[in-house]
Amino acid sequence: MRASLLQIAVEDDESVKSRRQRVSSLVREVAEREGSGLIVLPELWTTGAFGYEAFAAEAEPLEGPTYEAMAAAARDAGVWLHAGSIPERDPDGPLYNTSLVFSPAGELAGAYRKIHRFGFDKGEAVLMGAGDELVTVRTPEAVLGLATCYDLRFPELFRGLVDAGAEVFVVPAGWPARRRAHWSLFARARAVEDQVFVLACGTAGAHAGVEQAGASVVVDPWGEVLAEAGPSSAEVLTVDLDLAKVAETREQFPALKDRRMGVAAPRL
Ligand SMILES: O=C(O)CCC(=O)C(=O)O
Repeated sequence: MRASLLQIAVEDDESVKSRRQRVSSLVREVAEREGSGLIVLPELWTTGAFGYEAFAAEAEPLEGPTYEAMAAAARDAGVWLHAGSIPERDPDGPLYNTSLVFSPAGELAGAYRKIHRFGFDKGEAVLMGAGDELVTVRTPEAVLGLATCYDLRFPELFRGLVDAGAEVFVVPAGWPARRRAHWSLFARARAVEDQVFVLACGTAGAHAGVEQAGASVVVDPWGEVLAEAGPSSAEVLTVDLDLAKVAETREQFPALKDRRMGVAAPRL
């Protein structure tokens, strides 16, 4: 499977509408130029992950303008498209940070509402609701496990995805530059401990006063970094994933089989 990660620059001086058009064209261009089978976009690239003030104004119903634009781009390009996430307005509830995955026919193959909201007592943590369902997407080549940005800090979520059959974790993000070292470490750690490919796609540039980490990365099930983007500019990373490596790694080093579930807690 050939995967392309689009590390999009998100800056305050570009409107959501124009970024949506730009990214839609880029998906088509990259698919044609690179021959990608899967394209991945970052978290909340319409508003920026820290564009808190824009969340409510730019929130969309699930099948809103970004959904329409991305479904058309996936169909025109004939690719699996993980379209990053949007601020979703649930007609009966709060906003959610929702990732969308489209098939090459332009049909919705999965929608994942971010489970761990970032910001402690502000930002996303108070402006958005929390998802409560793990989501996997079965493509003809691999089972994708979906997670978003801050979720990377919660390994139990990824174990749940492995138990659900995931072979490739796809993690869109808007990770800040200040904690770039954590981002790179978590991407490798999740790949090694769960023996999967990790496709972690962040944003570049700066928005709402927060410089972004960039450093999108593709890691294999042995923890080898197959490709890594630079820290500051827009970039496209294209990598051929040898998906047989998941089963091979799990067979050669079967640590997942040594899990001990239900070990008793210490007596206090
Ligand atoms: O965990 C972090 O350091 C960053 C998380 C984040 O920026 C997010 O989830 O939007």
